[in-house]
Amino acid sequence: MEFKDIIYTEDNGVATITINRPQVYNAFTSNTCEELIQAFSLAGYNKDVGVVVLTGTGDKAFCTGSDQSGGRHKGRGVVGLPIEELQSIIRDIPKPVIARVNGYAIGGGNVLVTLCDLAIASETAQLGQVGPKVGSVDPGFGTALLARLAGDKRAREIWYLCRRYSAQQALDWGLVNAVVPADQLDAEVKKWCDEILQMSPTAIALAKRSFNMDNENIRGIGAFAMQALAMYYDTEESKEGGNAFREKRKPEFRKYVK
Ligand SMILES: CC(C)(COP(=O)(O)OP(=O)(O)OC[C@H]1O[C@@H](n2cnc3c(N)ncnc32)[C@H](O)[C@@H]1OP(=O)(O)O)[C@@H](O)C(=O)NCCC(=O)NCCSC(=O)c1cc(O)c2ccccc2c1O
Repeated sequence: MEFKDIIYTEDNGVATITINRPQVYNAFTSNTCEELIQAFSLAGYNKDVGVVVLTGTGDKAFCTGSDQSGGRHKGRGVVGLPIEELQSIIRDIPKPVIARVNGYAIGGGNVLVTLCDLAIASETAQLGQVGPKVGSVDPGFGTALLARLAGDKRAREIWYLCRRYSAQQALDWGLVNAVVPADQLDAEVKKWCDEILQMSPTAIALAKRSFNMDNENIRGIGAFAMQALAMYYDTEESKEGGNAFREKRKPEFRKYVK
């Protein structure tokens, strides 16, 4: 299958999906989401694959969320990005997905890390949310599942203050499973993959689904909230966030609050 925004490889039971848009720090467009959905579907239902690794090209960024360079997205989905489908397929495929966090995991990129079964970060990685800084929010798995990982107060801090957190802090807060020097990231990811590949695939699939069932209601929260988000995106307050990012200035949200 031909991809434009991602690279897909399979090697000895490991499927690696790499977001390949380094010029925008691996931010995703609607097309990137479509390709990611196809890649997860390929990997997730291929019996030769036991683990899926999600990462970004280069050493700067894992993924910095939705691409802010072109204004509003115009693809499928309630908000012009098939983001709900992408988030769902990461959860739904019966294989563990490991986030190989090679740099910035910001905004929707951090939500992807939250959704992956496991996350292994380079010491150089930085994680955080930026939604309220750019007139957006990912109010489903991005908020509620994050609270399950980090705890409610910390998740609120992450969203309300939009700070950036070091890989070590992310480890301390339960956002990632391990942190290693950048030059050991691939070896560490391979080690985890090799260990998982020794296990019974069906037992792993059952374990994954049982973890998911416990917080499946969050999918519904996200679906409902997307409808509200679509309306929020039409406001001047939300548009101010994207405009400020593109104009490299501080947003002035308060001018537009109704
Ligand atoms: C990631 C940064 C903190 C890095 O800062 P730094 O100072 O190191 O580097 P630069 O800022 O100079 O960035 C280098 C270069 O990359 C471009 N870039 C970075 N991120 C993006 C991006 N997301 N989109 C487009 N371009 C990006 C940047 O412009 C520079 O290019 P030059 O040509 O100027 O060199 C910092 O870059 C940063 O904070 N980036 C923005 C992060 C951001 O706003 N992300 C989007 C948040 S919203 C979101 O992700 C989102 C997710 C969802 O799941 C949604 C679901 C449903 C609806 C909406 C969603 C949504 O909006």
